[in-house]
Amino acid sequence: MPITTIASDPVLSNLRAAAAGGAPQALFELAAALVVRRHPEEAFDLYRRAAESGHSGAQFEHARMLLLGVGGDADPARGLDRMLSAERAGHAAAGYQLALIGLGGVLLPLDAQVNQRMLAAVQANYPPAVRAAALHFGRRAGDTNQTLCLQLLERAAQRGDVTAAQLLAQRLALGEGCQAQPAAADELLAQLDRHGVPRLPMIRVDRAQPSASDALPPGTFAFEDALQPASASVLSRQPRVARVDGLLSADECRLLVASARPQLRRSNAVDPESGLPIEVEVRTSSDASLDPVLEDFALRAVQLRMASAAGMAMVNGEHLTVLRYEPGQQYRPHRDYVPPGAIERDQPQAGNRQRTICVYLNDVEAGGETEFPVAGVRIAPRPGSAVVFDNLLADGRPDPDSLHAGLPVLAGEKWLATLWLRQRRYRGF
Ligand SMILES: O=C(O)CCC(=O)C(=O)O
Ligand SMILES: [Fe+2]
Repeated sequence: MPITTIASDPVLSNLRAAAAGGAPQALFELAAALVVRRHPEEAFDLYRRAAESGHSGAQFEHARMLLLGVGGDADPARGLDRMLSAERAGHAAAGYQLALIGLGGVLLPLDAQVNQRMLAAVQANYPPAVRAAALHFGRRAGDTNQTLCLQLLERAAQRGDVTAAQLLAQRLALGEGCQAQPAAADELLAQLDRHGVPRLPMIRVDRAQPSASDALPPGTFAFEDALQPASASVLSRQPRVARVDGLLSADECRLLVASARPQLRRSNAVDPESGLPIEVEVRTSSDASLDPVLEDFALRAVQLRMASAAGMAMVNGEHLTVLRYEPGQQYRPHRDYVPPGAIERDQPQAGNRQRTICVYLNDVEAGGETEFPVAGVRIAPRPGSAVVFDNLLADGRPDPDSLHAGLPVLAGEKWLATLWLRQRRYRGF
């Protein structure tokens, strides 16, 4: 078979010829073809040119590249301006992206516009917005909100959203927000099996904390409810360890497992000598760090809730990591603060890892507790519940007493989501 390179690719040659005249639509199509072929640097400039000629699709794509630093240097302020232009030009997904930016509260305030933009994106049937809305109503009390959740999951699933289909199947199987419908659940699971999507572990959360938005009329968006204070029990004052029960809903736990599973890798660390990844015995689990490029509104809303429960801003958070331990796997005693050299390499202005919040995502059959030997605290995993602890002393120095471990899982599997929160802002937005 002849080898097609970027130089000889006939589709690209035709698109290049068409774009030579500088027409915005032709520039846009060439850029899109280059992104698919993993040449974002060349695409970046083409999108920029088309965007400057008023092409809303190019404005949207160039804005995303500027926000995330793909194909060129990150420039969040310019990315925001460009996304606002795309929204004014009527691009369907721009409002959704602006709502997602608003959750960080840095480039845009977390205000009523977040909810207005999400409402518009749901009305336009944009699947990631529909899924986020389903999770939002699924947390809230009342039959109307619960029915809305199921309807929205179904709507997203019908539009090809595999994650929504996984969530819907488990709700139907367990009869959450509806009568149990085992036959419908099995049919959906069989369809997912045919597409190679594995089943989620069964996740039940008995008591999610009541939401400040429960009092609102059903179906009203109030994403800022993630900022409401979560009630916590302090387990140790020095080192500081607290437990937060019912932080995430069952849908939110399922979302994290479903989003992370395709990206799981054996947990690695970086060899300080060679800079290459090495397998380490300190952590024998598998993990997935959620790349901001793949992050969506629902995942950010969950992280907003986690950061807020830890008393910190979401933008201080590193990328959320989801861990899976199988029987025998563990995270040996360690501390989460990082040595000075590692801070230098990764956002030194953000400082060290001040605090950690871990949420347990499923029921572990046996084992898998989180242990703090100095504090004399041992926490059994319960889905939706979290442990929050400080890694630094009040003056910012590392606290060796923050030593902790994920004890070996004895039976079943353990899924956990960890957000390491730095002293200062880590993320651009
Ligand atoms: O698995 C656990 O219980 C602890 C996880 C942990 O220490 C971490 O993610 O930093
Ligand atoms: Fe840890």
